[in-house]
Amino acid sequence: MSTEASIPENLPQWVAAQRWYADKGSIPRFERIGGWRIDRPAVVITTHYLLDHGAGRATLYQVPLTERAEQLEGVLPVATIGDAGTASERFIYDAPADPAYAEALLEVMLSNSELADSSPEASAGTINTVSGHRQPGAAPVEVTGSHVLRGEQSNTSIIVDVVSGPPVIIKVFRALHHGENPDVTLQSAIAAAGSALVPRSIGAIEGSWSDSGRPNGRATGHLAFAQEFLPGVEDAWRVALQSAEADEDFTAKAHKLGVATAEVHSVLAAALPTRVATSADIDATLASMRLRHAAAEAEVPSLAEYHVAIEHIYEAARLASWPALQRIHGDYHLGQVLWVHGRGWVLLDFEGEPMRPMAERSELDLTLRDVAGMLRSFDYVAGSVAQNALVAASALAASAPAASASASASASATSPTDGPVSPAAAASSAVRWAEAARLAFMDGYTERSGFDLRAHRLLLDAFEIDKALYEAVYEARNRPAWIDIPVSAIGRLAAHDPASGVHNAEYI
Ligand SMILES: Nc1ncnc2c1ncn2[C@@H]1O[C@H](COP(=O)(O)OP(=O)(O)O)[C@@H](O)[C@H]1O
Ligand SMILES: O=P(O)(O)O[C@H]1O[C@H](CO)[C@@H](O[C@H]2O[C@H](CO)[C@@H](O)[C@H](O)[C@H]2O)[C@H](O)[C@H]1O
Repeated sequence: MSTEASIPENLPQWVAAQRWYADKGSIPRFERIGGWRIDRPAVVITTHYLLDHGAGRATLYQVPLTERAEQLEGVLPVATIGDAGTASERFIYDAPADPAYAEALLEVMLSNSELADSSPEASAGTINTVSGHRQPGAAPVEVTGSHVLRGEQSNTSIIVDVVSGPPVIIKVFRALHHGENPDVTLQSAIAAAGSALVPRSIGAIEGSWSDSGRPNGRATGHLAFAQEFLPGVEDAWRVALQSAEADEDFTAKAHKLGVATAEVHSVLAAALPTRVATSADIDATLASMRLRHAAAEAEVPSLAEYHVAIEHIYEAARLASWPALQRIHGDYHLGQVLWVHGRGWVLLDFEGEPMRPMAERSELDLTLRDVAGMLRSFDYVAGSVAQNALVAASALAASAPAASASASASASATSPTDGPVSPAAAASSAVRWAEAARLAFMDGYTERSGFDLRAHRLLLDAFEIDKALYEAVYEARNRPAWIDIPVSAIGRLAAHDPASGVHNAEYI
């Protein structure tokens, strides 16, 4: 990396091994289309915009690196350049692992700075501008250290410790897109409305780069977003899973989650555009559901069994009464919500479904999509508890083969409180747990929004099916062992076929 434009030779291999690299199994073929640079006394921070031509469709990645003459303690370099042991030797790091990067990003945001690219692409006429945006009311911070958040993330988050006040989390978006990133705009709008239902926003950075596919040849999009980090809290998926496994009552929390969800929808409707759903909107929504249905059937052939029932439900949805369209979360599930003691539920990650094109994720939509997402998530808890019980029972049977003959029918898992529980018993208690949680969530939502979910059950069914079809594809691609969870749900939902008359019955 002797000039700003060059990248370390082994960078494609390094990127291929990162969790955020979308085309698993392939090595990227990068074209550097620009970037920007910040110089600090002991470190040079260079952000590269790298277009990957290695996979089917070109994807633009943001790859920030730091270059140092001295090694960073406890951090493995991505590469070393120059002659080892001489004055020319330099260590190249993944910038999020280098505290100098986090500090520089916060400086750019909090001072509303404007930077310009000084790399060779810029002299060829492409000026990549970078601009920081401070959230009104955000105070200056003094950084004391930082580390990368570990976990299965599609972006890279850095936790930054500061001298006073709560830590900060900076999310560095890896795949870049033209246009607003809803994660930034929606959370900033909710925080600006004074709501504590999302973490306090601190600021964001936007960048521009060349894009021959756009009318003016330029694209502009979000590069990073900073907000208050809530330390020591668990996401709702873990809280709910523990509660279901212990067969504890979750209805009060689920009810509060319904209220919080309706509250966030109401803040979004007040702060951002809404519109009455026209017949063109309804047709477009159903057309996109049908496309998703066809794509899911192509990837998961066993879904064909439910084809006709799903079509009937979509047709009934078309004739139903539709509420107004507005901005929504878009990929709402228990993993996107934190339980914070003394504060209650806090919602995160408004970036929308990762498998949906970014431009679509900013379109106005039905709040029922989020409601359906969370209802599906309670069902996932039940499915996951049932699977865990089966796994535990087979492990037990494998470790005690002599007992296995009598144990297999009621193959036992061990309950933390009451001793052995059969997988069938664990599964049915988890189903009851999920049903109660779903009802409580719906009640909380209905009470706060005034929108009676049970009266719109048919429309909600269409959105639940749509989400479950998305999940079937997601699981087929990422976690085949989980695929039965959405597929069984599709079977149950398909049984609500209006042609079967079941809709007269009360169901959840
Ligand atoms: N402000 C925050 N406070 C505490 N934890 C957070 C915060 N933001 C994110 N997290 C944690 O990081 C995880 C991933 O964040 P998320 O926004 O979902 O990133 P991604 O889009 O990369 O999946 C969350 O599930 C949560 O556990
Ligand atoms: O969190 P992401 O934005 O990356 O969302 C994707 O991954 C989720 C899994 O982590 C996936 O969610 C599905 O599994 C969850 C349990 O792990 C469950 O709670 C959700 O209801 C279910 O949809 C999500 O669909 C996908 O977009």
